[in-house]
Amino acid sequence: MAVFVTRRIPAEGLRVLSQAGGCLVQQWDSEEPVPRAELLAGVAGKRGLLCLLSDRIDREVLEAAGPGLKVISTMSVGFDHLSLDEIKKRGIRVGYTPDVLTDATAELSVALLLAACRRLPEAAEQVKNGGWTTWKPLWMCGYGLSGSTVGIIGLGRIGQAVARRLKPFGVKKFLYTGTCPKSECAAEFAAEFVPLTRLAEESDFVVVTCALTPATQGMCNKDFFGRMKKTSVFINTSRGAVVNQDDLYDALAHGQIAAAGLDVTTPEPLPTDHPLLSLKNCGMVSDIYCQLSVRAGSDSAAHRECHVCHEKHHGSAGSQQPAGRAARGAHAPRAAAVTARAPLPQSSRTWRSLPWRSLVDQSCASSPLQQHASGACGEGTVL
Ligand SMILES: O=C(O)[C@H](O)CO
Repeated sequence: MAVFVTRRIPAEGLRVLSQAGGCLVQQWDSEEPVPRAELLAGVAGKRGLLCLLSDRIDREVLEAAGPGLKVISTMSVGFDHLSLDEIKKRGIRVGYTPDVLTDATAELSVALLLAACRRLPEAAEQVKNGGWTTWKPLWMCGYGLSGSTVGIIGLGRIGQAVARRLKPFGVKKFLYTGTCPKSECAAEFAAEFVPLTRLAEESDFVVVTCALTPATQGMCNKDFFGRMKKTSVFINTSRGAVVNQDDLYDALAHGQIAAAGLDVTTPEPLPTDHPLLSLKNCGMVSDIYCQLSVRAGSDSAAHRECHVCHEKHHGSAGSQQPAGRAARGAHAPRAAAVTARAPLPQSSRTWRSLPWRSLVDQSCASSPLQQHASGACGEGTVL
């Protein structure tokens, strides 16, 4: 039984696959996304596909795979890159990895929000360029959370985790919007379900944590930003396509809103000369799979969470890592637990064949990746 893996995944993940029997795994063993032609060739005749959010799995891919494809497992929380209609039509089971990034995304959302409202990147720049000359009462004033109204677009797992973290800052009111009210979750924050327009008008902080769907695509547009207060801060950690970027640029450049913080854009990454990157009031960081939290010598949830990117954070014993990663030396105790393998140069792309038991079971009731990925996830999740 044959499986195609579309990217270099953590060594521990491959070990899970290799310890299982009965299947052959073919892998695009690179840090870079698999080129479309290689994806189409790689998936041909396969029973299973393990992909990432950068792989568009549409009719063309499914046709290239042929009728033998029975399961798709995506190592991602979002699944907007999967053409679910086409997949369902063919009776293919899908697994994904919800919850592995909930805490990390919530922390990053709060970090972006605080950085934007307290203008941290600008202030840091002023320290470096000599702009900070003396203490000035009206200089670098920001926008506080205390007594504020926070509007959350999409009060799902991540939206709730954001609200939970923001509440102790003295937020006065939470608003939320989405497909339907979620009274039970909302009760924890006394959050009020409101239409999008009201959320835009009344919120001092808007945090977008919804899924990308046809209904949410381009939802934060000229009309939306036009309704926001001039002192409001906009945070998006969901998907870039939820926002009309030209409209966001105009709103930021013309002072329609105060600031924005993003870890998602269209495309990702933005070209370095993109107008949004020229704005002082727009903070941007890279997307989050590379930013999972780790903690040395602990078996905490945060630690389990980083199993997804074990090799990245802990490093293979003896591997030559870039300084940035090596500098996270606090993870050394765990390094010994990771199977050493010769580091491959970035540019190296080789095919691997490994046995994989997990897909033998044709019911494929859970995603092998997900079972591996997070104890916190519990049961594999199948769409
Ligand atoms: O969908 C996901 O897994 C996340 O957006 C990755 O950052």
